[in-house]
Amino acid sequence: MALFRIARYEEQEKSSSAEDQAQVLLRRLRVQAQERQLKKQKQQEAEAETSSPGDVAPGPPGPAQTSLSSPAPEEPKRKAKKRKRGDGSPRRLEKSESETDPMSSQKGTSSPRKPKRKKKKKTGKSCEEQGDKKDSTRACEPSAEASEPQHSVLILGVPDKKALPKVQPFLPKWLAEPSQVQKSVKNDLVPIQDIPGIHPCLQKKLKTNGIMSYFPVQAAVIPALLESASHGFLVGRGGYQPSDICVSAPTGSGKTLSFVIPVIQVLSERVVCHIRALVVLPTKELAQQVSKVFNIYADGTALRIAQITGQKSLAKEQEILVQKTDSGYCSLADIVVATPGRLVDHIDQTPGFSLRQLRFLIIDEADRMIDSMHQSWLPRVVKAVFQGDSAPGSSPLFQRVEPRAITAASTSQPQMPLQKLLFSATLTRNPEKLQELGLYQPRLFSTGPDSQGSVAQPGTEQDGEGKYAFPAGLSHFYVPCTLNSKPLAILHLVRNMKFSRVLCFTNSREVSHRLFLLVKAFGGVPVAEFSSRFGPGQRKMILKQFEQGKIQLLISTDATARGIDVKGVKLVLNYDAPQYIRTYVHRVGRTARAGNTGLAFTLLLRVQEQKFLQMLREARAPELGKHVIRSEHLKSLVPQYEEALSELQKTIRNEWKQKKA
Ligand SMILES: Nc1ncnc2c1ncn2[C@@H]1O[C@H](COP(=O)(O)OP(=O)(O)OP(=O)(O)O)[C@@H](O)[C@H]1O
Repeated sequence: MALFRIARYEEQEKSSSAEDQAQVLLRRLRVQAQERQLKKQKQQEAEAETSSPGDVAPGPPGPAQTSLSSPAPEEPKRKAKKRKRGDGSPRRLEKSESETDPMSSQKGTSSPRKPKRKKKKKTGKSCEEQGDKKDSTRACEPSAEASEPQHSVLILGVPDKKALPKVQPFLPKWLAEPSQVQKSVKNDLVPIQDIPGIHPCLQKKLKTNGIMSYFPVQAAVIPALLESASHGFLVGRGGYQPSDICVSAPTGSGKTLSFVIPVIQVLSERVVCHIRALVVLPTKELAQQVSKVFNIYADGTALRIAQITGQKSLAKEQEILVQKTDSGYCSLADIVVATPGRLVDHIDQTPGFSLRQLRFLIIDEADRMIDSMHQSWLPRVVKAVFQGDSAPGSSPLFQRVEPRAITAASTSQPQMPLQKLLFSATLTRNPEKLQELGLYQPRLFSTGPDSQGSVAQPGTEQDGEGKYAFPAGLSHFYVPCTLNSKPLAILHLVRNMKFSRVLCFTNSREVSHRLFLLVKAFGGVPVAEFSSRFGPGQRKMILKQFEQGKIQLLISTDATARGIDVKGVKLVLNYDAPQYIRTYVHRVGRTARAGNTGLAFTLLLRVQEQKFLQMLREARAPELGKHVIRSEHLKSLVPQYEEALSELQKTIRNEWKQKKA
């Protein structure tokens, strides 16, 4: 057995990767203890030497002494060892080793009187033969260390393979401790008359539209908004400025009415028409839907609603926004519902379009709108709101300054606050992203499954925040499929379940188009497609027909995944699995709305299964069932399907020719 081992770099690398962390730690401790013992021993030796110069030098250092980090003391030690071996009396070291070994037991300790070589041999044998663990730990230790001395060696640059603990970003209090909103839109209803401050006419209108009681999110948000506007359009006493409000509640939980009702209530007291509420949404269809709701509840008041989405020409939209009079421009709209691009067009190009009296800025589908911040529509809006007094349309009565520290001077003049209201079923909890909105002392209302701690990992799509609440009435399943059987599975589900309105999502407009052509060629199912292939007018018509039940199966891209509220959609099919949890939440959220039940099926290829199921587990989605379609159920469809396939080929060829021509 070699007493001196040279730790080779490769050996160290191998062993360190194979060794358990605990063992490495243990060895380090042992080495430290040995070093301490050795020091002590040296001292004793020195003392002994001074008393009797003919005595032996201390024995060789333990294997740990071959450390790369402490090469200097190596040489004198070696000399000492040589001397010791020469006279064959390393007893003192033997003893010290057994004493310093933290794993050693008193049982079976070799007699210090026996010569070292003999004793080592003996102990080695006995541990092999007897297999006694305790003894072998102690007695075999030196040889084990001699063969593996590397663990005391510090290798620089070797990557640590330990999985790093997940860093949990620190959340601001308003995000970590939101105002909890009840979840059940069936059980946690609040009678309309129980929320004060809503005009009787508005209450009556709610009832005529089938709203007999408020959903939980409405019961929480409406009073908060009314309270924040209790000083009318101005800031409160002492410069009190209302908090911005963020709402995170499941799809179909009634978020739209939770801002429509208080905004109409507050604005109905206005005297002069100015743009006082601006709703920004990501798509034209959503803007249409929301302005329809505003129109319903503003009916009978003096309030006027304008929609600016690019559906009409800029000039036509300008006509409904501003009017030129002898004394200058005056606004024709109190509430503007807009898409971001068109809004910026009007800020830039419409004379007299003023946001200087804007009181509410409502950002619906807020997480999606944050994604579109690169269009920098928000800074443009804020700039338009807080323009200097010299700007046209400015009123000497009010001073508009961005929120800042309150001073006696700042409160001396009446001010109008701008309150931002954010709504989404998948509101981000990523403080970095939310920061882009410049919120003022925000307050969060949330129904999230675990509002605490579902925190964003910046830079990831799921943001780690991806724990969203799903509608209670939703049952969702995945369907294992092969690539070839996917269209057949869709046909089987649609025909079998016989629902009058089915929404089917794909990941691209090309796939939507082909699937549409295939189902159409197959026959028997009234089908349409919805994507950016069509203009806004056509899309509006398709949605209307779907609402009316004239279309049974609407094959769509994610253009209809968010916010679209079509009553009676009982089934959602994901022909293509969505890539992100947010997309999944919104897609399946087209069903099971307003406390109703709904079904969702996602077709998954075998290669997609694991990742998709993992994504849902991480989102803490309700349990996803497995729905297997047996091949005999599809067999009967095959002959007709093959005919449809050849028809599809012809159609696509013709389309190509037409395109080329
Ligand atoms: N209090 C209520 N009682 C009955 N039905 C309601 C009530 N509030 C809203 N609804 C209905 O619930 C449906 C969903 O409402 P809404 O579109 O506002 O949901 P949402 O939370 O905005 O959903 P999404 O996140 O998908 O946009 C609508 O058809 C609406 O008319």
